[in-house]
Formats: sequence, C-alpha cells, structure tokens
Amino acid sequence: MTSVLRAENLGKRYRQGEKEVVALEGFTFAFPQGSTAVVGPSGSGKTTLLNLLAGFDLPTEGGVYLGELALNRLSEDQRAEVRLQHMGFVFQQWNLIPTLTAWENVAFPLLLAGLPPKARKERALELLERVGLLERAHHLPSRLSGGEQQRVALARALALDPPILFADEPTGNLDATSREQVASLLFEAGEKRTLILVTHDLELASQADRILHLKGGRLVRVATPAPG
Ligand SMILES: Nc1ncnc2c1ncn2[C@@H]1O[C@H](COP(=O)(O)OP(=O)(O)OP(=O)(O)O)[C@@H](O)[C@H]1O
Repeated sequence: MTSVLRAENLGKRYRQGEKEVVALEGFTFAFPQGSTAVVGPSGSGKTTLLNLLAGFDLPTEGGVYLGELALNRLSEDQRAEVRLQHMGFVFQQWNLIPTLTAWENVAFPLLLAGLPPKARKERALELLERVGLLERAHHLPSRLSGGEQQRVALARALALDPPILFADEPTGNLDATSREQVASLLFEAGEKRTLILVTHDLELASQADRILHLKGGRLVRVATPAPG
C-alpha cells in the first residue's frame, strides 16, 4: 500500500484571549490508499484535522507531508496549487456555483488547470455520466435535488483525477436514498485514491476501510470495520 499523505505529530492550538484551546495534539498517521473515516464527538478536532491535512490552515506543531513535500513549508499560493493538482473536496454544503450549469460546475477545476474548452466539456460530461447525471448536464444547481447536487460536487471533485479526496459530512443533508447513492459513489471513487471522510454518521464511517476515532483533539483509536 502506498501512503501519499502523512501527518507527523500534528497539533493546533488556538488562543482565545487568556485561554488556549488545544484543538489537535500529537496526531501521527499515514493515510494509505483506500478510505479512512474520521469520527469523534463535536469539538474533538475533526474539522481542524481536515483543514491542516488539506493545507487550508497551518499547524502550530508538527507537519503534513505529501510524499516528500512538506505542506507547511509552502506559501499559501503553493498550497492552493497543491490542492488543485492533488486534492478533491466534497463538503456538506455543495458549494456549486449557482449561475453555472451542472457540466460547467464540473468543468470549473479544468478551466483553472488550463484545459482547452472542448476537452473541458468532454471530461465534464464523462464525469456526469459516471455519477448518473448526464441528462442533467445543462441544468442549473437550483433545478437539481440535494442528492443530485452532491453527485455533481463529487464529479467536480474528481475532475482532475486527484489522488486524494476529502469529504466532510458529504451525506449530511440528504435523504436515505440519496445518501446511499452518494456514499456508494464516494467509496468507489475512494478505492484507488486516498479518501479521507469526516463524519458523525457511524453507519457511513463503517463502510470505510478504517476508522480513526478522535477525542479531545487526540487520536485515541484506529479501528478496522468488519468486512461486509
Ligand atoms: N478558529 C478557532 N478559534 C478558536 N477555537 C477553535 C477554532 N476552531 C476550532 N476551535 C476549537 O477547537 C476544537 C476542535 O474543533 P473542531 O471544529 O476541529 O471539532 P470537530 O470535531 O470538527 O467538531 P464538529 O463535529 O462539531 O464539527 C473545539 O474546541 C473548537 O472550539
């Protein structure tokens, strides 16, 4: 198994007036290929961890490494470039651009990456087909259901075929049927990637290859769910 993303003794403290909040402490883990769910009570550091792993935020201790690359030694612009090239994101709020159609939303990262128009459209339509939404390609997000919007968001996250995929409560706003559809597409996409999934939903987490339990900012347990 190859490990592309690694956290070493990762920590984050926030200062709140006189007080210091330890959001994450001593987190060391190498994320292998496949899916890793991160669970824990509210305030246990899940979002903090995701923000550090993706380089949205910088740690107060330790580091995040993508192969040999130390993320915290890079500038904000360089980290944004690393995200564009190596990471895809699916969040609870779909964050689709409301004025762009489904395929244009999916094609947006391809535009940022400098692909020519024809290649952008072809790739976007191929991705929409993969998530079962080809016939919705020309719809604006407002004309799509929550589950459909989340599938568009997943297609967009996969546009540049990133080796790392982050998902934060990706099924949080969905009904049971859409939840299953999105979960199955997500885990399928995660099989050959490194999928890092933050969730409160233990049923969703149990479909991952491994589950990291955070408590009070610390990694307290790494569990492997029983297959099936
Ligand atoms: N910007 C900030 N300034 C100060 N404290 C913060 C900040 N962000 C997070 N914290 C604190 O760090 C701790 C961890 O927060 P975090 O959001 O990572 O937890 P979480 O597990 O994602 O919670 P939830 O499940 O509710 O989203 C909490 O005590 C939180 O109050």
